[in-house]
Amino acid sequence: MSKKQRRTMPQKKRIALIAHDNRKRDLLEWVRFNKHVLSRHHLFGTGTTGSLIKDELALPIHCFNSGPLGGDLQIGSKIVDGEIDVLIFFWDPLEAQPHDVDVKALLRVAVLYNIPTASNRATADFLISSVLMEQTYEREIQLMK
Ligand SMILES: O=C(CO)COP(=O)(O)O
Repeated sequence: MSKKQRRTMPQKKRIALIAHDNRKRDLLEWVRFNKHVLSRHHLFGTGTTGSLIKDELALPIHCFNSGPLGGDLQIGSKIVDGEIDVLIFFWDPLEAQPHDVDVKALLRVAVLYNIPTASNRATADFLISSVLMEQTYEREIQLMK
């Protein structure tokens, strides 16, 4: 592969897709709408969200445990290891979760490691249509002073 080809080839991103129960329909609709683009990337999800994406939309996706059973933490750990590039997490602003601390931990490491993160459709639309999807960006810890 020539240098030029390498530069112009869109880079596959590793995208984590997660939604709380009241937001799963919203996420599934968004994934359906963007299926063509998403199919060009590596997808990861928490158990139930990932299974819905696999079963209803026939997209290949690696499923971790369900969120309440540690799935958020598994994805957080992938972020720490530098193995997730984008986080789409439609969390529920109206209902407390039994695993709120795990949710907070995931969102914390996403900020810490400068991971582009969307928690609603408007932001997810920006991310998926962004030049960021074609680039690599700094994944070092962002120190906020
Ligand atoms: O609870 C979740 C994220 O905090 C999502 O988990 P599920 O995809 O297994 O429902």
